Amino acid sequence: MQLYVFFTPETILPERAQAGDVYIVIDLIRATTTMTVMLEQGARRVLVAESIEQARAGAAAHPGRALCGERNVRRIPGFDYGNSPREFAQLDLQGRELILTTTNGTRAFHACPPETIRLAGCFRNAHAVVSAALTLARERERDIALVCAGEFGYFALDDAVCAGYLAAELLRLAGPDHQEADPGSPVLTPHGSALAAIAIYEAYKPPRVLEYSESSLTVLRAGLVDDPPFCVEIDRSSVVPAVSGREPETGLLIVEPLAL
Ligand SMILES: O=C(O)[C@H](CS(=O)(=O)O)OP(=O)(O)O
Repeated sequence: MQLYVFFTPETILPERAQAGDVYIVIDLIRATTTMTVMLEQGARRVLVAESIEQARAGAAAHPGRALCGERNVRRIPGFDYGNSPREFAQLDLQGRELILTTTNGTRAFHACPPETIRLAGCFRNAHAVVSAALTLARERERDIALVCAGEFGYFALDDAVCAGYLAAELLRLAGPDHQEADPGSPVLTPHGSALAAIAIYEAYKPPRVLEYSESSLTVLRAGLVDDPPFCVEIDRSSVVPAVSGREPETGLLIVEPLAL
């Protein structure tokens, strides 16, 4: 079992993916933090749209769904909500269906090979997502990949820092100190990309990342000053958003809480 990091969705190697590999998508500021909070607040499912048009078509086909998302941090005109995890944390979303489209994060989900298990990771669900990923990968003897959403195709420091933390946690949980819980389980070997992410985490671990990450600075400049600090709080949620399928008529990816 190998542990990889893809620092942008463009670097994913679909031809190397095997059915059952576990891909954790990370858009720390803010899409995967937002999705975790939406499900934490009771949403039945989040429908992940690649484009504004696809989001609008998904809402038109199923009245009652809330349209959520942003472009360049701002709520999209005509949408019910933006992409602020702090805002969603204050809402009762019990039973709601939410359509989400964001500048980078939601496109990263669509870039992952469809035969893989796709989870959403962030600091808020760090422990929950790494333990789920390890269980799923061990059951299938498959690899784990951390997919950073990046920003407009560029490397994004916030996603890489979170990937480094999740990589270190995965290796700790899979390491000898935890082997007695699961004796004989396959070893998880870090690829160089995972070691690089861990080094980036060590150099820019929170709160430092908030001063240097473009995504953090962009959100702060837009006046959403509570969002970046909220996104670096660790282990506040046990929810693991997971892709459970694709809606045939709209192409939206269906994301629901993982039940192991
Ligand atoms: O809304 C966000 O936080 C960002 C905006 S941008 O990447 O800084 O333009 O979008 P996301 O897709 O969540 O990274």
